[in-house]
Amino acid sequence: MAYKKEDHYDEHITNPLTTHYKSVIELLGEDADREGLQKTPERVAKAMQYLTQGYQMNAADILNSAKFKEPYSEMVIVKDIELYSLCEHHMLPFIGKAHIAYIPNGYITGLSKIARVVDCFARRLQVQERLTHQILDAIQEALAPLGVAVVIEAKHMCMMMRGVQKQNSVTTTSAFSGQFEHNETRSEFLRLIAADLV
Ligand SMILES: Nc1nc2c(ncn2[C@@H]2O[C@H](COP(=O)(O)OP(=O)(O)OP(=O)(O)O)[C@@H](O)[C@H]2O)c(=O)[nH]1
Ligand SMILES: [Zn+2]
Repeated sequence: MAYKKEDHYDEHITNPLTTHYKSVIELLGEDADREGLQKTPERVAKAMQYLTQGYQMNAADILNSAKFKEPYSEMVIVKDIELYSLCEHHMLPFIGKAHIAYIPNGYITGLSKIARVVDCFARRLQVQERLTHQILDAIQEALAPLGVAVVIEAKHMCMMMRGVQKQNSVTTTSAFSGQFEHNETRSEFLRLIAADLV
């Protein structure tokens, strides 16, 4: 994402966020003025804007920016797209992979645009279930394909670093539309994302 280079941070957001994070550091019992922490509030303010930059993105614009007329009508699968999101309950990361497929109906999109749509919705405060559906809906609406499939596997830091403290649980969510609602097509997709082809 080329977006949010240093000079793209909005000072109207960065400045008050910096003030708030200084208070957070102090409330946590630290000396916000000690050398190592002096620039931390501003760094965190920028990091949080980076991690939530999906709010400034539009999935339809992303997909339509490279939409091509093409008669290919088999499944297109982009798998193992890494994703970094923040759970909306604790604002802690959840990290994983998305596997996405669609069956074109006259139009294809640039492959990178599929990954960008993942970022568009992942870089927000999220729950994994909604993230899964938002990706599906965006592709369905922009390309009107014969079907879309989205599977996301993720590990939630709020279940690992705190709370229930389970280090190995992985959450899988899925959403299917159109032809992927039929068992045969869905099974082909699931088989192909499980396969080690490259
Ligand atoms: N369904 C869903 N739940 C999530 C997701 N991310 C975090 N959670 C859960 O959100 C729930 C919030 O539950 P609460 O009981 O309100 O919060 P809590 O007291 O911090 O809960 P614990 O994590 O169990 O300590 C927890 O069960 C989290 O595991 C997500 O993407 N989807
Ligand atoms: Zn959480």
